[in-house]
Amino acid sequence: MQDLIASSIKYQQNTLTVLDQYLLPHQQHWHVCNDVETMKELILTLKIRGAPLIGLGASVLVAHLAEQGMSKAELASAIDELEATRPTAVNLMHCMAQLREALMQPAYVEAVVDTAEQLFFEDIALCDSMAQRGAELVAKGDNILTHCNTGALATAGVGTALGVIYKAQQRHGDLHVWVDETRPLLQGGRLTAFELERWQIPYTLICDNMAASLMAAGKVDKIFVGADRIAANGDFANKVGTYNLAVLAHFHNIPFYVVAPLTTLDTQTACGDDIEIEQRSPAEVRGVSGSFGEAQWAPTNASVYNPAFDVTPAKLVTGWVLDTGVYEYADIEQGVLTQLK
Ligand SMILES: CSC[C@@H](O)[C@@H](O)C(=O)COP(=O)(O)O
Repeated sequence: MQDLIASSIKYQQNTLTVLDQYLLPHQQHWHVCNDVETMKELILTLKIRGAPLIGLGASVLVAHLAEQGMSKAELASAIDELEATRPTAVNLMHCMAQLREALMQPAYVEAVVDTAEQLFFEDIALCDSMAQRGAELVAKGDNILTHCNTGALATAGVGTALGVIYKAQQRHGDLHVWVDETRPLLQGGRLTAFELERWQIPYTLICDNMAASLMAAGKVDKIFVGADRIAANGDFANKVGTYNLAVLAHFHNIPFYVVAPLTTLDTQTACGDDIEIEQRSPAEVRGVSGSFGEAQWAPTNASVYNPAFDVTPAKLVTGWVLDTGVYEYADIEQGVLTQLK
């Protein structure tokens, strides 16, 4: 397999390494990942995360194992096991489905390697198209609010929603970003702040519960978020807290955009109610941990509700920024998403 280099995964000299996103920004630690168990652990603990990236990381590993001589049957079960790690982000299922098809080819090693490489390079191109299209929606001087982390760390390319912000800053400059810290795992506070700082884009970090008063004060012009799965009717799942923003944006009449590649579109799923939402460990809500240490403030047995994602209904979305174009609710009602896939 050829060398594949992204912000948070690298395949070089036959070795896959993954940047630990749980330890960022204070520690930059790369894990070597040569086997399925390691990749499963990296995905489950969100050391590798972001809908596009988990699919790509898992694909590159499967291609590496194919080249190392793993049997067809073992590769098939590796694909099944990796696919089962996180249930909400459909990009992982999309990638694993492509690898299963490749595995049916007579020259399956080459086919699996080609597929992983194609998925990787396709993601870079998809990010570029979304960023170009989304940047056209941004005006000079805009204050943009975003949630979770949707940047280069979460994809092979420049990112989805954060890619739009990056491209808009390159085009017009003069932007400011409100970054939701994104409890419980703090992808905004840890990762989006890190990426914006690296890109020298002015930002201000807020706790998630501060967004409403900012909107009421007229300090948010637009909202851009990513998606883990978009259903056929335009409802979409994204990091928990996204739905709150959509409701608030609707009330305050603020444009609310979702940015995602076609690989995040799941037209087999009719609507948001049918999207499986991953439930995670109570420990994530009882406290916090990372490179800074560990703290638990809630009682050890505190009862916890911890869905990793929530669903935003299509009617709250101003525009779907996909790599193929920007679509409005009227387009979605006419079934444009099902025609795209
Ligand atoms: C380009 S990333 C799009 C989504 O995957 C992102 O918004 C998100 O919700 C990530 O969740 P995570 O649990 O950190 O993997």
